[in-house]
Amino acid sequence: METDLRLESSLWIGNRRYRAVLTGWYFNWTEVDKKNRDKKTIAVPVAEVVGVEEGRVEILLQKLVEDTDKDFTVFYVKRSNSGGSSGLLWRLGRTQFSCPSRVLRDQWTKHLRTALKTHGPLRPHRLLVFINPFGGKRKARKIFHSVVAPLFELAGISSHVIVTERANQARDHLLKKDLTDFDGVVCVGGDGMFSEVLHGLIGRTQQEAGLCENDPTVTLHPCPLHIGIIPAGSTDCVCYATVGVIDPVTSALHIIIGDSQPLDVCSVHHASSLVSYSVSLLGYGFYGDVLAESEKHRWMGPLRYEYSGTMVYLSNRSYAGIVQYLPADPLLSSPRDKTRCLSGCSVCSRSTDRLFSHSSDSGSLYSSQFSQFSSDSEGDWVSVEGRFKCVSLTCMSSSCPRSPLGLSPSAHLADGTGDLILVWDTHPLGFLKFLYRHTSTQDQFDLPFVEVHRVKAVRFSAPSGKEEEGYEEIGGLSGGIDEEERGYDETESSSGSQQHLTERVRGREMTNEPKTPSPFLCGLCCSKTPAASVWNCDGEILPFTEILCRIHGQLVRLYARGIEDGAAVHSSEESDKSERTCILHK
Ligand SMILES: Nc1ncnc2c1ncn2[C@@H]1O[C@H](COP(=O)(O)OP(=O)(O)OP(=O)(O)O)[C@@H](O)[C@H]1O
Ligand SMILES: CCCCCCCCCCCCC/C=C/[C@@H](O)[C@H](CO)NC(C)=O
Ligand SMILES: [Ca+2]
Repeated sequence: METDLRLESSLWIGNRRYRAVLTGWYFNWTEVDKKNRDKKTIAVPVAEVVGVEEGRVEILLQKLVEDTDKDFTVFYVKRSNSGGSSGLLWRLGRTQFSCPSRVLRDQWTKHLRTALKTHGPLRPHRLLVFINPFGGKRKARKIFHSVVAPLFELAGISSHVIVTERANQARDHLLKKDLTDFDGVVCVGGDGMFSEVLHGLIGRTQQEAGLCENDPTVTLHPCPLHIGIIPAGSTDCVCYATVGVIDPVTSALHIIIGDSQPLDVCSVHHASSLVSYSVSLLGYGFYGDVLAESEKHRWMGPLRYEYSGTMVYLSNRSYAGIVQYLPADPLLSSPRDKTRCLSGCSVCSRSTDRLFSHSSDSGSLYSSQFSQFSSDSEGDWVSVEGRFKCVSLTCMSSSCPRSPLGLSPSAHLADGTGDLILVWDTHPLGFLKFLYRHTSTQDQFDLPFVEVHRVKAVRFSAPSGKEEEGYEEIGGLSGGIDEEERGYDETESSSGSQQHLTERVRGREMTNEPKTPSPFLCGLCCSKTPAASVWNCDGEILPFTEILCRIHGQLVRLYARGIEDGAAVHSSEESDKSERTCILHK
C-alpha cells in the first residue's frame, strides 16, 4: 500500500523548481537551486492535508478557481504562534504547484487523494451542526458561515445545520432523531451548548445499548459519534482545555482532519436518578454562587462572570458539607505531580489500555469498574466534613482564558479520574490568594487551607437539617476563621495523605456561628445567605445538594488532539518566520 502511494517528480511553485515527494505519511517539497543543490524542505504530514484541488485555487470568502490544466493546489494545516494561549493556532496553508504536463498533474492529485483516504480514517464526511445564536457575544451564526463553512466545503464535508430556537433543542434532537448518516456532531456555542450535545449523545448511546443511566454502577457505553466544538460562548472551557486555544479556524481544522481525543465524563446522581453529566466543573460554594448570581445578569454577556465573581467574593460565604471520595490509584499519577496532559499524553494512553483491554469480556470489565461501588469496597472511601469556601470536581484541567492552567493544572483529559479540590473556610485574603493563583503559574494547591485528591467517585451531602434550614446571617469580608481556630496541620494538606476509611472534621465543623460583618460591606453582608449553596455543573445549576458522582473514563471523543506543546513541536523542526509547517533543512 505504502509503495503504491509513493510519487516523486519535479514541480514548480511560481518560478522556482522543487523536488516533490509523496511517501506514505508525508508530502514534502524541497527547493532545488540552479546548481541542483537541495535547499530547505517543507514536510506536511498527509494526515494534516486538508484538501487537493485542480487549478490555482484560493479560499477567501468564497472559492476562486483558475482552472489551468497543469496546476494543482494543496491545502494543509499550518501552525503559528497563539499569542499567549497554551496551545498552537492552526491556519490554512496553501501552495499552488505547476506540473510539466497534465498527465503528471492528474497523477499527483490522484495519489494525494488516495493518501488522504488511507491516512484519515476518522475524517468526517457528514456532520450535524447545531448553532446557538444567543451564546457568548451572539456571533455563532457569523462565525460558522464566514469561517467554518468554507473550510468544510473545501474538505468535502457536507453539513446539516440547525440554528437552535430554544434551549435543549440540540439535546432533544440527538435523543430522538435519526442520526444514521452522521459521522459527528458539531456545536457552535459555549460550554452550555457542548453540554447539551454531550447529554444528547450519551443518552442516545445508552438508550440504544439498553443501559440504565440512573444506575451509577453501570458501565456506560462510549459514544460512537465524535463531537466537534466551534467556540462561540462566554467561557469555552472545554474547547480551551482540549485544543489549547479559542479559535474557530483551529477547531474547524481539527474536525476536518478527524482528530480524536477521548474525554472523561462525570455522571451526577441524586436519590437513584441521574441528574446530569459534567466534564469541566462541578462546583459547590463559590463557583455555585457565582453561577447563580451570574444567571441574573445574562444581559451583561461574558462579563457577567467577572461581576458576579466579585460580588460573591465580597459576600465571603462558606458552607458546611460532608465530602466522601474514592481515591484513584496514587501510583498512576497525582494532581500535584506538576505534569501537564498534552497531546499524546502517556498517562491517558495507558488508561485507554486499562479501560478497554477487557472490552470483549464484559464480565471482567464489570468486575473491575463496578466493584468500587459495592458495599464491600465501602472501606476505601475517605470522608471529611467541615466548612468549605468551595468544593470542586473536574475531569480535566478546565483551563480557560481566565485561568490558562486551569482549576487543576495536572489533571488528565482521559485517565478515568477526576480531581477533587477542597478549599476549607479561610480568611477572605487567603481565599483571594487562592483565586488569584488561578490566573498565574503559582501553585493554587500550595496553601494550607487547600487540598486536592485524584478520585474515581465523590459523594457530597450537607449536614442533616442544612438543606432545609433556610438562611443564616453572613459576615462580609471580616468573617472567616483564623488558622489557629481551624487547627490546620500543613503536613496533611493536599493529595498525599490518602487514608483508609478516614474520617476528618475540619473548619468550623457543623456550627454556624455568625461572623462579624464588615462595616463597609453593609449592603452585602447584612443580607441573608442560604445555609446551602448550589452545584454549578458545567454552567448549569443543579436542583439538589446531595449528590453522588462517578467518573466514566473516555466516555466521549472530541475532534481534538489535546494541547500541542509549542516548544516540543518547534524543537523538532526548524522554522522560517512565515511557515510553521514542518520545515526541514537538508
Ligand atoms: N436558541 C436558544 N435560545 C435560548 N437558549 C439557548 C438556545 N440555544 C441554546 N441555548 C442554551 O443557551 C445556553 C448557553 O449557551 P452557550 O453555552 O452557547 O453560551 P454561553 O453560556 O455564553 O457560554 P459558556 O457556556 O461558554 O459560558 C446553553 O445552555 C443552551 O442550552
Ligand atoms: C482575583 C482574580 C480572581 C480570578 C478567578 C479566576 C478563577 C477562574 C476559574 C475558572 C474556571 C472555569 C471552569 C469552567 C467552568 C465552566 O463549566 C462554566 C460554564 O462555562 N463556567 C463558569 C464560569 O462557571
Ligand atoms: Ca480525567
